[in-house]
Amino acid sequence: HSLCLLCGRSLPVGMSDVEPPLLEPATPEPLSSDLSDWLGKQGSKEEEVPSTAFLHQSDRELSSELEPEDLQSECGSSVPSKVPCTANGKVPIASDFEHCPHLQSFVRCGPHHRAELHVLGEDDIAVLKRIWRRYQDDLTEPHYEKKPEFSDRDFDDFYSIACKVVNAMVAEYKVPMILDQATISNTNHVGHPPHADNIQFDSVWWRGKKIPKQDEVQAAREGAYVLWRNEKTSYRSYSCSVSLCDPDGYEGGVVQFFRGFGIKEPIARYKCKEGHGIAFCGCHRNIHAVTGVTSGFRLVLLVWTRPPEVRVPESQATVCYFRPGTGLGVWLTTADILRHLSRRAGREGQVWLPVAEDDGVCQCETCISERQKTSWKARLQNRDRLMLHMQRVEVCGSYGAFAAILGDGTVVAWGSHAHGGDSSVVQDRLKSVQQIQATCFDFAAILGDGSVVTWGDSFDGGDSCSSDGDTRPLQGELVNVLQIQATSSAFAAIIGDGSVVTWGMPPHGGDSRAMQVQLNNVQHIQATNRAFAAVLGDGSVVTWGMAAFGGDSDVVWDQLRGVQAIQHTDYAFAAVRYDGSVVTWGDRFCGGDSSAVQHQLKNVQRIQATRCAFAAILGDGSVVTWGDDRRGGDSSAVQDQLRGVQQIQATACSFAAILADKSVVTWGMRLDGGDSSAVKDGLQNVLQVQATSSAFAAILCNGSVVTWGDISSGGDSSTVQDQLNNVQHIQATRAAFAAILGDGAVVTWGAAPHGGDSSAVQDQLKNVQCIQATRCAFAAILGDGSVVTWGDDRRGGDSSAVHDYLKNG
Ligand SMILES: O=C(O)CCC(=O)C(=O)O
Ligand SMILES: [Fe+2]
Repeated sequence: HSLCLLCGRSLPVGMSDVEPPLLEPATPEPLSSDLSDWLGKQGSKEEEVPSTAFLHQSDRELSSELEPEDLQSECGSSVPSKVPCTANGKVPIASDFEHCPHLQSFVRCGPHHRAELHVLGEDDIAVLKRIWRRYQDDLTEPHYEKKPEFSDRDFDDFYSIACKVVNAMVAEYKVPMILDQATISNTNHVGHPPHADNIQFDSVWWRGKKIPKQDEVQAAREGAYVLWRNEKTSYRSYSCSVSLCDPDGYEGGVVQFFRGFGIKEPIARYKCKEGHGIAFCGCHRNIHAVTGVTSGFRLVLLVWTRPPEVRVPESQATVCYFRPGTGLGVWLTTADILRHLSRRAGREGQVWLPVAEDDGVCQCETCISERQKTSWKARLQNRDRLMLHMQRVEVCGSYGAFAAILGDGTVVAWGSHAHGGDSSVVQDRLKSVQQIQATCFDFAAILGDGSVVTWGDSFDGGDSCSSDGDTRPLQGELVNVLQIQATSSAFAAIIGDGSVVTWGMPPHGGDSRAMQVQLNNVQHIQATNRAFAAVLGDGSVVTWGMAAFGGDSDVVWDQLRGVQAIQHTDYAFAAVRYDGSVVTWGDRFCGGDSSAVQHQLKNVQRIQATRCAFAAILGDGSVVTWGDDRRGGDSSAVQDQLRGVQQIQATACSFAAILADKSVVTWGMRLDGGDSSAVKDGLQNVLQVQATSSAFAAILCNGSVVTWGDISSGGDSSTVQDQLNNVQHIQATRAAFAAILGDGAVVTWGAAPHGGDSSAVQDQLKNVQCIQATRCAFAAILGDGSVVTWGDDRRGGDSSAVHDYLKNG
């Protein structure tokens, strides 16, 4: 007669005290050969589970059994009044430990086996890589807000390929499921520690006593009971990791599966061929890990499914999390899917929007931070409305002109003709435009068919070279273009086959002919003012353009291996490698020489830059800086305050770091924002920081704004301080700020010739959805799709010439 390992009570006769059959069906679930049959029966699925293994209990019964201390919610402080429901009124199915007061989690998977599926072909993989290159981001907070919006075509492509994987999973498991989320994700040197996808490890128990943390692993191995609890993603059912790369092209990156918690030796290892994936259920029967990638490049498509009728918790629908094991990624969130599908179905009005879930009283950390996010959720709703009203208006700015992609895919440009403000010569070719990129003087637009149209100072529409020696891409070279990057006066385009085409001022990056043989399998390109750096699929880097601006990387050639991301100042590059180290080159006084801090540059997570200095955030939340000492390269005065750094913003010559406690630490050129001592007391509860070239503006959690730095560049907002309430977003030109308030009005301050004075258009600035900026002018997009501009009239502030086009998106 034995005792329960969990609660210590006597067990009914016949119940084993070792290896409790947690959530294990006594007999395998029936598999129907006819899938449609199965799908039709999904409503009665629960009845098919043997009642000896699962105990159905009502909400009331279950909660009456639970003692308050056992019901520690995630908040830690509040006790939920009932067992949380994650699936349209379904309650968790308790395990057979009905005698036990501890809350058991439940799983919603059927068959638990792993299955290797051959799901994607070469074409699918090429499409996913294109999308990854186009939208990849580092998932810094706030994730969803910063996440780039998919074009309809890219959404369709991504969604249909993810659904292909789901279909293969349905065929394998014969369980109804739909796509919940997907991500195209790059794995870094850290990898993912052991975890399960829809359930979270809680604690280990032996005869009613919780095992201390340090003994958990040992105790679990010796048969103590492992308690799992609900994870935020508990509504999900199955996962699949599909390889998008040749497994011989990288070391590490092995998906391992373990028999149980704490067991070191995997029972299975997978390194799938390109297009093949490993599928598994999300419960504790599939504890898995991914080993770090030590060299080469690993890209996977991760797909998560949920049963069709499950309600997605609102807090999850926009989640696209940054995890230590992942590099750059692209997320297809539940919100993306719902939005695009309902738009397609012509149900714009019914588009799903996130709402605050908490009851407004809980004081736990999670709920408080959720409440602080409500302001960005409101912004999100605005953004959605914007999207729906006019599908899309994207504005891109050169030195002195704007170009806007309108909802119908055409483009209008305005501002200085010397900076691309007149697109009339190419107007009839500007259709189904996907992306615009600008140098100081010219624009280049990628069309839906992958071709490119350019206009501006250096392009008169003709095909010959202009007198100052510009190179033009040869007719026919610019096809299937994925992405364009620009220096101040040259463009570089990544072509679908992984090669690069450049044009513009030859010494500034416009001529890459010498590098052409090496420019294969290019993943992404970064630019300083006058040089380009391309990261290749094998993690190496190719550079061209002016040597003094980083165009020559020969001295670090042998170190440029395993590169996952590149950052730049105006004159130098810094490459972050998969092993967390950093390699720099370019102007040695502006960040190109990091030798003095090389030994500290370990486990680097992210890099931010002023025009002449770099700041790296390390894994432990500390910061290492180098480059021009007076312009941000020297942070020694504040080094001991730089702990728990979450984000860094930069003016031209100074940095501002937001810490975990939402305070701000600044350094660099004192008058340009490096000295925030005058506003120190007010700089608490900071949500976000924006910067002009020499001043900062911080939005606080309560919607007010604190500014510091050069007073002629926006550092002094005292004249408008009383209007700066409920601020949702701030945009900046070189020397002025514009804030959008919750009611859609706009408040501006800073240098008038740079947009600091909007009085001439103030009465039109109503229901503003977003604001874009060039160096000297702002463009506000209103809820009705019209655009209002102000600032330097010759450089984009005056849009009267194209007013008719801009009237309604
Ligand atoms: O990278 C992979 O293959 C799997 C990653 C993973 O387990 C996860 O994101 O949950
Ligand atoms: Fe996982």
